[in-house]
Amino acid sequence: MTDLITSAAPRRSLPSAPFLAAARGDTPSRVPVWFMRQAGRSLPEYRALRAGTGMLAACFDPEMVREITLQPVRRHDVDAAILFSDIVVPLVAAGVDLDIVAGTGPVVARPVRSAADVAALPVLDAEQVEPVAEAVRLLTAALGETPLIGFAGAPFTLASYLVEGGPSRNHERTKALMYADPETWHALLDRLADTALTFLRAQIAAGVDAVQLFDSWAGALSLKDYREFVLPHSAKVLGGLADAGVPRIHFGVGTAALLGAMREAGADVVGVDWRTPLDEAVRRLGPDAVVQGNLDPAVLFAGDDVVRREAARIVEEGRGARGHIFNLGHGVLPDTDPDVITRTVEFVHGLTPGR
Ligand SMILES: Cc1c2[nH]c(c1CCC(=O)O)Cc1[nH]c(c(CCC(=O)O)c1C)Cc1[nH]c(c(CCC(=O)O)c1C)Cc1[nH]c(c(C)c1CCC(=O)O)C2
Repeated sequence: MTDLITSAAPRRSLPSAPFLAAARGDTPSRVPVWFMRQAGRSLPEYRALRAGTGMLAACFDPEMVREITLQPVRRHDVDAAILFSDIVVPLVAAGVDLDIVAGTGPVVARPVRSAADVAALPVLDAEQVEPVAEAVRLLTAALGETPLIGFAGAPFTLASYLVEGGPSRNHERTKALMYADPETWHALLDRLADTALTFLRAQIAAGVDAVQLFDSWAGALSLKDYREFVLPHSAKVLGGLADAGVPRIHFGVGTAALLGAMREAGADVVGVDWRTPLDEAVRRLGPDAVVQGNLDPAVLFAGDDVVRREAARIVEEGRGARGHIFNLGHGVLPDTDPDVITRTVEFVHGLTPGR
């Protein structure tokens, strides 16, 4: 592995960035707002730039990553950039045969289903994601005062793609492996935790200002199973970054029952989907929690009056938290009108931040 200490870029000091203030639990100068999947198909400039380039090829092209990451920042005045990449990028970099199929998502050539498959699964070396680190360095030089969020997929969500071989509604093969062969399961998640940790450490060494661990599909699990089969591995990732000096956000969909456990895994900020009102999330997490969310992405199709009413409600419901970062409850849907996103940012910025 390369020595990440010697290749580390100096971290930018962004004392007045509202996103970082809220993440720390300080009062921000305005309600910080960014959107999961803010870069991507909702933007015509993204579609134009990506024409003729595969999704994964784009993720390993530092100049393209830089440009796509900056597009929503220029257009919407959001309070953070999120690195343009994908949760499967570290798997591809490590040598897993996998593609991202437009309209479907990640598709794995040879699904991982046995102890031998797990033993053969490569673990990421930081040098293999050097193009991503280069993109981070280009971005921190270009972003001015806007923080850059790095990210990785959490072990469970990565395992679901690897075991199922692609996107899945019920995660039945994944759960079958988990229940029937816990030893192989834990070996798989341990490897994926190492890969996620190496990927995030490489991004942090290159200069990202915060990280988000996406456990998008963890909501498919009961609290008991989450604690037994998933939490220790996500805790290895988040706990491994405890001294990194950047806020750690932990997000999943349908996680009402898991919010406390996801925080326990080592999150400074807990991402909440639209099904759980933020005041209810704070009751579950405690008043010292910092929360992120949670406008239903479909509300952006309902007209400005509805968007404003819902956004104002969410900011009110977030006031009981130690900090609140405004976001959607999941990613921007591809058919979203980008002008609605821009107007939503402006509206949220006009509201009064909480404590
Ligand atoms: C589960 C997951 C994936 N990827 C990701 C997750 C976790 C977040 C979540 O829950 O949504 C993470 C991700 N993927 C992408 C980002 C970009 C950064 C951002 O703006 O948020 C992030 C944070 C780009 C992308 N990742 C992908 C696209 C679309 C591909 C394209 O533009 O051609 C983008 C912009 C592909 C992808 N990759 C994945 C899916 C489900 C898809 C969509 C498939 C499709 O509908 O075509 C796996």
